[in-house]
Amino acid sequence: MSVIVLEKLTKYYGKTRGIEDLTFDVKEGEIFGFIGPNGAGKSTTIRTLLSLIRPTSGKATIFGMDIVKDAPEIAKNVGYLPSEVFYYDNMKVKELLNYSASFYKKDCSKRIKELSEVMDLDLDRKIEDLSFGNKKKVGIVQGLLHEPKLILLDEPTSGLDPLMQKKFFDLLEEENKKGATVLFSSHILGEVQKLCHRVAIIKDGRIIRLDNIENLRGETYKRFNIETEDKLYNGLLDLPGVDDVLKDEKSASFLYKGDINLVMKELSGLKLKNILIEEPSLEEVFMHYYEKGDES
Ligand SMILES: Nc1ncnc2c1ncn2[C@@H]1O[C@H](COP(=O)(O)OP(=O)(O)OP(=O)(O)O)[C@@H](O)[C@H]1O
Repeated sequence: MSVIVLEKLTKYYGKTRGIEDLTFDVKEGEIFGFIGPNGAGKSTTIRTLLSLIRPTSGKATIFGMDIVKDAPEIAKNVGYLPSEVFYYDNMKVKELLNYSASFYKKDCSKRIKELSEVMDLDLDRKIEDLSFGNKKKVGIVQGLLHEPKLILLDEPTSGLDPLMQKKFFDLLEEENKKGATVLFSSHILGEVQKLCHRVAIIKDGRIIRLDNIENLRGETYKRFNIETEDKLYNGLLDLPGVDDVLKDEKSASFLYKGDINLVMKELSGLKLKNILIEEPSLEEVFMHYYEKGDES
């Protein structure tokens, strides 16, 4: 079953493109990554889904309900962490969290306590005394305190130190195991790689690739690193499927997609000192799509 379904969802800010014709779905129980560079449209997508801004055209549903018409009903079961959090400074952390909890018709006090302990957040501090990272933690607790069925996170780890990032990821995985679906935007590929089941790559407001992590990394490209006894000749690696070549006098590194025998035949003419064939990082896959901008 799909928790989120987008059908040609489009948002223009006046004449400025936010997102264009986004069509994809996020399935129940999935951790779905949404990656793209600054300005690609990640925040616009999430904010449109939450009905904080109105779509220009197209439609989307969450839990089978229309994101515009049924926004208040949808919000009951959605947790949201915006990329930047703003608060009333003169409140204490616990006052703010209790205030947030008052919007839901359930007792969230136990969960607030648990989450604050995991995230190492002092409930008695005043918001104005908190660092950026600690304010982010308040946002995390605020987004999760009502045990939402769907968690939407916009660049959630910016401002968190590595230890807190790890705790936060553990927390998300725990929520996911309990049944929550997660959509998570990021431009940090390593974290998407660690956590997500499927990933959509967004560029200039459009989805340019959507696949599971294994396919994105494994099936397509391999990175070859070779070292040779002799100098590399001109025209070596002039093969279809070879990309991103970095050549030195006696070494080369390149991405390859296609029949592995063809590239091995090309390399068999060389006196090799060393060869390493590895799966590319998601970063390399991403840069490839980002530069090419299509599915070639
Ligand atoms: N309130 C706004 N008014 C006008 N244009 C906007 C507004 N918000 C976003 N945009 C534009 O929409 C496009 C998508 O921006 P968006 O913030 O969704 O990207 P993003 O992928 O979240 O980027 P970032 O990682 O920088 O947050 C950009 O061209 C941006 O300038």
